[in-house]
Amino acid sequence: MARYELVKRSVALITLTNPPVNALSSAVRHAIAKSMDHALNDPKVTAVVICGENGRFCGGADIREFAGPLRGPPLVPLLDAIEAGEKPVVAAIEGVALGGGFELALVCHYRIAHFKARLGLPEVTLGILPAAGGTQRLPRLIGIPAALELITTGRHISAQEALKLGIVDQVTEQNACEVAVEFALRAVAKPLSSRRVSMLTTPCPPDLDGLLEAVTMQVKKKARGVMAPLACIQAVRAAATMPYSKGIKRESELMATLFNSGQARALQYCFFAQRTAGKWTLPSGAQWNNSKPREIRSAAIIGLGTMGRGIVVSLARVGISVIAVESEKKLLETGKQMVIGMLERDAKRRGVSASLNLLKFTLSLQDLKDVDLVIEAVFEDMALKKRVFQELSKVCRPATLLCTNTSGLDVDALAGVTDRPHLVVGMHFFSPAHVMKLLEVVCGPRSSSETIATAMILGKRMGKVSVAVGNCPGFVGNRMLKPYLDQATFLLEEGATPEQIDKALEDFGFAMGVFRMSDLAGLDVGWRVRKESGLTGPDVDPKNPPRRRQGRRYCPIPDMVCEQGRFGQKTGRGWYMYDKPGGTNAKPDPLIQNLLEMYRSRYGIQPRNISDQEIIERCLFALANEGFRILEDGIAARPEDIDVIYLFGYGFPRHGGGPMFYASMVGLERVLERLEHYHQAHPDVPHLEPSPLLKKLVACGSPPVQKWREHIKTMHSHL
Ligand SMILES: CC/C=C/CC(=O)SCCNC(=O)CCNC(=O)[C@H](O)C(C)(C)COP(=O)(O)OP(=O)(O)OC[C@H]1O[C@@H](n2cnc3c(N)ncnc32)[C@H](O)[C@@H]1OP(=O)(O)O
Repeated sequence: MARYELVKRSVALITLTNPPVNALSSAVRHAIAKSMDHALNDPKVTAVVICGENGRFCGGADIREFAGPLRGPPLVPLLDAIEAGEKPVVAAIEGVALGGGFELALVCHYRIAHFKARLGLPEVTLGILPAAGGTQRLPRLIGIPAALELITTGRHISAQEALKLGIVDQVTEQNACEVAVEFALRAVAKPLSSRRVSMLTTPCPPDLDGLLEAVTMQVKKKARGVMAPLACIQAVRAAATMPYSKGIKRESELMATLFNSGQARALQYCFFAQRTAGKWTLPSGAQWNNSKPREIRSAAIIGLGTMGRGIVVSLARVGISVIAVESEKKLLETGKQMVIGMLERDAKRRGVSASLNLLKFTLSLQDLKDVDLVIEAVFEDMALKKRVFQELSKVCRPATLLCTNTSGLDVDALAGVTDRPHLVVGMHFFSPAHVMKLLEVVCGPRSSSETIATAMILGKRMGKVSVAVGNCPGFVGNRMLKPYLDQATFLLEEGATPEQIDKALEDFGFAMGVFRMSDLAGLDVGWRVRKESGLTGPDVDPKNPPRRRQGRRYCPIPDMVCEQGRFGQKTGRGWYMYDKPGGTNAKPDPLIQNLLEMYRSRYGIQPRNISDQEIIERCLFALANEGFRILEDGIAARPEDIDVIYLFGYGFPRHGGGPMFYASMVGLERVLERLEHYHQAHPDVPHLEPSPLLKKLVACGSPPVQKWREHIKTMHSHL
């Protein structure tokens, strides 16, 4: 867990050896304590260098150990002892120094960083704070404003920024460990007292209270309801106002309030869920680590609408040549100008040059004959998509992968019109595609493992979080959205307003409430889908009761809103009103209020006061209930995948963990009881009827989310 060697006759070299990130597990802490003891007591040793194996200094505490009781030496006294030692200790930082790893570096008397290293205190993203002295030492070293920013955001910084801030003493392009050993030899004769960061006086800004107040406001606005950043601010205040010995106690008290909180559990679950999601597996045994992806050097995008443009940018900025196809000259020219603008702005922001030379724009599908992969992003119309896929089959070389960006249509039906169904897969991007991190990779029953592997890896290369899902209407994300949206509109009928529902969801932590989100996405999209599926429009039988469709409750209010030409932000009117078409500042609209009142009086609905609790329960439990059905149907392989989809695609708050983790945190028994209650009150809403899997899990004693898979007996996995 740590290797001890004597180098250059007098330098003790301690190498952390806990792959893959040299996390500070109990065994590693134990090994460091033993090695330091040895080094400090061996008269031959005049200085110490600490580094990590395989070019990684240390990724921090072992997060997996947080779930169990503390074993091994606690970190704070161990780190204090390193700092207090009488021999100079130098940290050789390669790769990463994060969390406890950064705190370990802070107790070393000198820090040498490789120029590619990244440093940071990301604890706040895990719902905790840097509790091994990080909140007390960093402000002493770099001052309150800079330390506050790093600790409350968890941002990673480059070695160069760390040098500018005064965190590291030297940045090198050579082997950091070798440089550190030479540095340590030179440091032997120098006094250490000024190098002990805990002994420094924190440089304090003149208006400390004003600064802390301003940061508190910022944090509350950005991360509504999240506890950890606020605790971080309090800990930093202690660094400014207390001696180290008292500040470290305050840090520990604050950590105790966070450590076992639901938010910390949720955020740590998200960390692992995100990493688990990439590890897809098929019933055939093919999986992420035994399926070879194809190398993709060139791609084509069909359709330069909002989605197509975002996909072109996502591909070009990672060095893939892209041919973009449109059907009309004017659309092609508009799309081209927009893509170029987007790429130029993106490149400027990242300080690189725009890869415009990788782009080609054409009106002819014939130009696609040599590309490695095509992503179709035309209008959401099955007949049109089928025509495109038939044409691609004729034009593209037999090995070209054919992908569709459909948000919910049958991927296998598209595969069926091609000459290569095994090379067809869904790549469902989220809008705007160059910003949103989620990619649903939709595996049709005939998609080969090589095709799935290629789409998953391509997503990762574009910086996306790729999740493999099965093929069914709406896949995972949009299938679950339906019951969620339905509940929101039923609540409108019963007496709520769009702003009340949005506020409840935003207070819960959603980036946007359901109505603001719908206004942003465009209300006409769903209206078209409802018309096509016969739920509204001229095809509906006039004898059909207005608030029932296909044997279940139906809310026609969204159709009425669209009939007035209110399509959301783009038309300046939707569930809210905006200053102008394309405006983003949502204001409650009295016309919507009137519409709701007229609607309720027309159907004799007596509006009632609806509590925020009911809004949250009905929207979120209906959402999770559909998630349970998706697991039963084998459309998602595990609850973590569903949660990752909702975290990265639908703005579910990370500190809630995602809909499935949230259900487990509330307690499955409680979710079942509330769903039964609401279903009894609304028997014509099948989505409120508890799913068999939820009942089964409750009957099995509500196991933790990581164990649900053991209880899912999927007859026909779609993955
Ligand atoms: C009282 C003391 C309190 C201390 C507080 C802390 O130190 S909390 C921990 C703070 N550290 C972090 O938050 C860092 C978390 N890790 C990362 O950000 C990244 O993993 C990385 C270090 C930047 C490396 O990224 P990369 O993309 O190269 O690899 P992965 O993210 O895929 O990780 C590889 C596997 O390693 C596991 N892992 C990573 N960090 C930790 C950790 N700190 N503890 C436990 N396990 C960790 C990760 O889960 C991957 O494992 P898989 O089995 O492959 O999923």
